[in-house]
Amino acid sequence: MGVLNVTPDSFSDGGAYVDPSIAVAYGLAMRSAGADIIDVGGESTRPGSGRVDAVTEMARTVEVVRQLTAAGARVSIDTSRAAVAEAAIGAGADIVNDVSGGLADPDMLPLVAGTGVRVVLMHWRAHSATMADHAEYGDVVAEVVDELAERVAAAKTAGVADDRIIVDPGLGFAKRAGHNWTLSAHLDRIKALGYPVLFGASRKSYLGALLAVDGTPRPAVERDAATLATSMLAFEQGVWGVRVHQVRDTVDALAVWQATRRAR
Ligand SMILES: Nc1nc2ncc(COP(=O)(O)O)nc2c(=O)[nH]1
Repeated sequence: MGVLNVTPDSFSDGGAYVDPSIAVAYGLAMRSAGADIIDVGGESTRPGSGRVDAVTEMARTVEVVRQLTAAGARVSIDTSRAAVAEAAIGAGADIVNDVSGGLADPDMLPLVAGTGVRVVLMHWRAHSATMADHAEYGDVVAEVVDELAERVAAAKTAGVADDRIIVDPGLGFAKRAGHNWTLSAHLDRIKALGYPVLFGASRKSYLGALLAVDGTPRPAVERDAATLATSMLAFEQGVWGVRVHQVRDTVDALAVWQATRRAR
């Protein structure tokens, strides 16, 4: 899953793809590099960021979705708003990637059920502006699994079919670095929920902290090698997909992992 943030302020590539034609060209380049899905997002979710209104989010994403799907790309819409998801589905998106797992907008899960698209239910506790206040866990894996199970139950109650659901531990969302490492090491327990697992570590701040020198975190755009390592470890644990900025290298690493698995 290739990340296409059409936002002026996303943490690692903010502003690069705000122009729709540039965004579409970049999305198609990720597809050519081997991305199976292009994840289009119009609202930054970086820690501390405020919200944008639905009209702005729609204006940033829907036309990009339309042009990408018209060119044959498979597109997910990264939104927590049902209205934005509905417009993106109308433009050809067939996956809703809801970082809030349906919590932010009560209309989201009924929309997903009614349209029959797939939905990524990510573990989330609050909007980015306040999510740092919710990063308290006893057993982070057990609590993330339990809270994801609640979101799955809510989706099924809303009428979402089992085979439409993908789950995601939500690295960096109401989680500190230690929580991210623990979750990354126990993806098998997320998988035990019985749904495909999407894993999103790409360029996140816990990787920057790991690679810090004299207290200065590694810049976001210099975290792709570390991201690649997290992807390989995620493949080993049987994830359904990885959500990354650097697609080509990830596809190469996946090929190595698959060739090695075949040789076992
Ligand atoms: N399913 C899913 N969606 C996401 N969307 C945005 C971000 C934030 O990262 P970005 O600013 O690089 O998009 N992370 C995730 C994630 O981990 N999982």
